[in-house]
Amino acid sequence: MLVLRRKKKETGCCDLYSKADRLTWIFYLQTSQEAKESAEKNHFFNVPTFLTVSGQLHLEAMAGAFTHVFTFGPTFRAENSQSRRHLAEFYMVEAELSFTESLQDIMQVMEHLFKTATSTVFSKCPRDVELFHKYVAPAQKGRLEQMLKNKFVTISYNEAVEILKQASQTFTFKPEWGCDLQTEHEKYLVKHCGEVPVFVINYPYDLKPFYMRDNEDGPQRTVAAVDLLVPEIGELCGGSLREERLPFLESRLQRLGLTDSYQWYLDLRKFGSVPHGGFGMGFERYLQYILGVDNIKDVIPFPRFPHSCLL
Ligand SMILES: NC(=O)C[C@H](N)C(=O)O
Repeated sequence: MLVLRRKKKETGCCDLYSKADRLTWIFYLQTSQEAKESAEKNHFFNVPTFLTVSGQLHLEAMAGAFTHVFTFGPTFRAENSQSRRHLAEFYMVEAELSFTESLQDIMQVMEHLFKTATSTVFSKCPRDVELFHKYVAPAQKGRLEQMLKNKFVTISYNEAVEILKQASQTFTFKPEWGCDLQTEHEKYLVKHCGEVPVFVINYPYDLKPFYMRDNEDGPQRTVAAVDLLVPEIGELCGGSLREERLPFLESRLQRLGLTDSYQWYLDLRKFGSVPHGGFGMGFERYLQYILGVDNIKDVIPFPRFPHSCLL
C-alpha cells in the first residue's frame, strides 16, 4: 500500500481521501428503502447514505483544482459472487488526470504504476515475496520478471470479440458484440495474447457507465473505456476518458433518469471542465497477481463476501 501511495506521490499526484464516503462505513448496511426510512426518522445526514463503490466522482471534482489526484481506500460491491476473485469489500487505488485527451495517456499511467510498484515491492520486500514465490506459486517470479520487461498488449473490444468468435474452444457464454466479456473470455484473450497483461479498449456504449466518453464512431456505439486483463485473475484495472461535454452527459443522464441525483456532477461541466480521465486498480487482485495467490480471500485479513462478515 505504501509503495502505491509513494509511487503516485512521486509522479506529482495529490493524495485525497473521499471523507464523506469513508464516514459511511461505520453505518449499518441497509437496503436503499431501509436507508431512506431510517434517514427520515433519524435525520443524521438528512439524506440516505450508502457504502461507496468508488471515489472516482469525488476525484473528478478535485482533479479540476489539482490536475493529478489519487485516492486509496475501501470500496464495496453487492455482487452475489462467491468466486475466488470477488470480495464485497476491497481496496482500490484510483487516479484521475486532467488535460488528457487520449486513452493511451491513461493506459501509460496504468502500466507505469503497475510496473514501478511491482519492481519496488520486489526490491524492498524480497523476503516476503520470496516466501510466496517459493511455497505458493513457484513459476510466478519468472513470469513477472518477463512481464516487467515487455510492453503490455492492446486490443480493441471489436478485435476481442472476433478472436473469441474464431476460437476453437466452446464457451458457456457465446461471444457476441454488445455482450460483456465473461471470465472465460478474459482468460482466453490473455492466453491468446501469450499470457501477458492485455488492455482491451473501446467497449460498447451500452455496457459501460454514464460517465464514459462517447467515441462518436456511430450513434452511441462505443466509449473510450479500458480494462486491463492479467493472467489468472482477469480484470485488474478499469478506466476511461470521462464525458466532459455537458450536452452529451445531460442527455445520457436524462435517458437513465438520473439527472436529479447527479446535478452536482453536471454542474462540474456546466461551470468549466477540461478533458480528463482516470482508472481504478483493485488492490487485493494486484496482490493476488504479483504473489500468485489463488484465492482473493487469502490476501486480506478480514475478507467480507456475500453471506460472510465474521469480523
Ligand atoms: N476510478 C475508476 O475509474 C474506477 C471505476 N469508477 C470503477 O469503479 O471501476
